[in-house]
Amino acid sequence: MAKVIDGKAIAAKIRTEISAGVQELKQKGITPGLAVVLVGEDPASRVYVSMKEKACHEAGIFSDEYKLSADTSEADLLALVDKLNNDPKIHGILVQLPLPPQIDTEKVLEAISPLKDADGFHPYNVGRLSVGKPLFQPCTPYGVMIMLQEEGVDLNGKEVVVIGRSNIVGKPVAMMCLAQNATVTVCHSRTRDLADVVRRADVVIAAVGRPEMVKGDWIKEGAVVIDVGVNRVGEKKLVGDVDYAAASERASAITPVPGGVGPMTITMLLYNTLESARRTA
Ligand SMILES: Nc1nc2c(c(=O)[nH]1)N[C@@H](CN(C=O)c1ccc(C(=O)N[C@@H](CCC(=O)O)C(=O)O)cc1)CN2
Repeated sequence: MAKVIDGKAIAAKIRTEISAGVQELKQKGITPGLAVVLVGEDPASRVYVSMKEKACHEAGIFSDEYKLSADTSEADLLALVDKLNNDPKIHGILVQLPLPPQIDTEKVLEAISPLKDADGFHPYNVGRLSVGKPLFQPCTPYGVMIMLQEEGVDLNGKEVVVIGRSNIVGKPVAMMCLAQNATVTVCHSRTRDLADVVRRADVVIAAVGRPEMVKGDWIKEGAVVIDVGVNRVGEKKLVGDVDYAAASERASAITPVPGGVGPMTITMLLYNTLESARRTA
């Protein structure tokens, strides 16, 4: 039976360290500040944004919240980003995704100053990550790497299979694993014999957004399974991208959903904001 990797516990430990770092910086007269921008009424996004605000509050980080209506124009959002880029109280800017269809997401992400890009989505920060000199690293993949580190998983020479090639998780986590000398395979909807590819993996990172798509018998005996999926099934139930019960029978360690990677995402956002404020000091 696999060990359960407790994301809540790892996140709590790191948040304690972040709070201490925030207090230290405050004594030097600098309060880390994060601007959180939400456009529209997407229920999941509203939940995530309030979780971010609460986490900032608990860590002692100043959070500046902007809740804009669903019909906000791209020009108005860009003007707000420009204002935040020039606000010295703000060290991190986050625009919650997804954005409504009238807004070009890439344009908005590129408008955020790369020096305040707490999400690490700006092409400058993507480029820094890909050349092995990261500045801001995207929060979910960064959280995955911290979890592996906390669990003592050494990626050197290991076979890592990433399922999903999104800009937010799949591609950056592949870069991060490569930087730790793993042999990385990135799979997607056109991958042939997906099950056989996954069976090779010492570490499986599932970030495909399809409920329980990864079956238990795809998992090599003793593999580590990181499930990034947060899929809502029915009214309330959350499940990951992996069939948790079946995969637990074969894996040596596995992240649950909820309570696995999810809590690390917001933790690394706080961390990125603190680091950005430290850089200004
Ligand atoms: N600008 C961004 N937008 C989005 C990001 C992001 O990193 N930056 N990621 C996701 C959503 N997300 C953060 O915004 C996020 C997802 C999940 C969790 C989380 O803690 N999940 C919990 C369950 C919470 C629940 O009950 O719904 C868990 O898995 O245990 C936090 C943040 C898309 N947009």
